[in-house]
Amino acid sequence: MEEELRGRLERAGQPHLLRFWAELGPAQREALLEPEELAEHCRRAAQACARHQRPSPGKLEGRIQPLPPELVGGVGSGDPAALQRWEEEGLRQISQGKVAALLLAGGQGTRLGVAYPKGMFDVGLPSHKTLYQIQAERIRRVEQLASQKFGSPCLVPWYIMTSEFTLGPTEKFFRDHNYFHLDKSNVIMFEQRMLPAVTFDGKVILEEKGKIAMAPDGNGGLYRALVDHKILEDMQRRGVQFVHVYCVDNILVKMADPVFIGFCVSKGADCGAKVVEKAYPAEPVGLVCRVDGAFQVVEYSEIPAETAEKRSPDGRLAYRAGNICNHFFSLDFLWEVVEQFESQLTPHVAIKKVPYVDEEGRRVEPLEPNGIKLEKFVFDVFPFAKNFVAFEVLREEEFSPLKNADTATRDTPTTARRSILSQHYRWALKAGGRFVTGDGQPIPQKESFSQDEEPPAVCEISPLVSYFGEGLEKYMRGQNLPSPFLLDESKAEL
Ligand SMILES: CC(=O)N[C@H]1[C@@H](OP(=O)(O)O)O[C@H](CO)[C@@H](O)[C@@H]1O
Repeated sequence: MEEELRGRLERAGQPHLLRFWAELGPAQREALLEPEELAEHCRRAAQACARHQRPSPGKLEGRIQPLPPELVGGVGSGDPAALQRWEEEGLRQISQGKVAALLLAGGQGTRLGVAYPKGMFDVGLPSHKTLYQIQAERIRRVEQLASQKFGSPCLVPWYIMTSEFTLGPTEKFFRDHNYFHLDKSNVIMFEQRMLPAVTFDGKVILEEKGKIAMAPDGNGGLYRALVDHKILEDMQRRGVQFVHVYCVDNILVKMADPVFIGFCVSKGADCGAKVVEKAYPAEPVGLVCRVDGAFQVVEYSEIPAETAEKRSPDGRLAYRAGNICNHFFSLDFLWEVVEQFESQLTPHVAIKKVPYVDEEGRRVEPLEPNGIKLEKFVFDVFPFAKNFVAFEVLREEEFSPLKNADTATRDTPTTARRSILSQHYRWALKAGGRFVTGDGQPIPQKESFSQDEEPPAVCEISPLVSYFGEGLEKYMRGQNLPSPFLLDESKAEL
């Protein structure tokens, strides 16, 4: 057995995997038993890495174009009637049970520096709600809005893609919180695959004596996971036709956003992306654009600096459609992707520091990158769409991602907390409320303030009370509100 395996591993260029064989238990041995598959993976990784490292100035030059402005719809269209129409259309689709939300939550939160899933993070709001809770409550509220408007009870199934790292803790967290009062049968968790990390010369990395270093296959691993777990069949059974796919870290995400859904459905789109105007050339957001005429996202790690810095005559960035990882897919398109296109997705290379065991079996934390991880990206299916649309939204209303720990200046717990509190402060003023100090003195109002500024008063509104600022007048108009002010469902007597 060992001899046969040794032969196969040698032919696959991976004999080092047997170095500690004598010390391994049966389960660990079992995990090393697919040499041919490993070899194929290593070959692809080394090839992808060579492509990645080949100096390629001009690889995109002459092929990349910004999105044509006439193809970008959005909240800034200056047409409130259109926004209302789209919202109504979206709510209609939701009320008929045709819309699902799908969360990409398999990431490890390395940059944030926590050992648990990002969705469990508490950014320090007065309520101490976590990202998962905020999202669950937005789903409940949007279901309520749709069913009130169209008089039919409805629900938005919530699919959550996790990974080996996040499935266990996410399941437990939801159980411990009673699924945030969602019906458990409508919260569907499934797991994406993992892939081995590989050295630059194409050898699988051993993280422990009997354990290969593995990493999730990127958020584009979604498409294989949909097949592995028969998720599209599940959607079909439930009558879902449209799916809002988003990533876990944006605290302002509008779950199953009726405006976006309505826009995409009205345009007959099979695939759509929400974008914000990029704030500065090197901002780490993907660029929604066209390459060789096809709609595509060029990820921030792959945008040449000269493209990112190009300006249009009006001084704005020429390439400014920033991807906020909020996508629309029709179910028909997802079927096409999994049946015809998934195998054509080219993996991207991430060069990482991967802990390993050295020849003596001692664990080493490398100081320099030593390994390749291959990832697929969720947006790499855009070029296959027949009718792609982009929808531009306002950053301060819809995009504030939690990527880094508070030692960074951007995209941190502090900036996430501040952006949601600023939004709720603006909603309160718009609904006619005013904030006062403990001794009743008015707190001077501010209509606009920069993203680095704390709002003049602390106001948090539960998503169960308001999804996007609606329906607040009855609690706020003409009211003196203390700071901090927390409007939750008990105060609102829902
Ligand atoms: C593969 C992928 O989806 N990358 C997305 C995603 O980046 P991450 O750094 O992987 O979180 O979210 C960004 C928005 O927060 C978006 O701009 C980018 O294109």
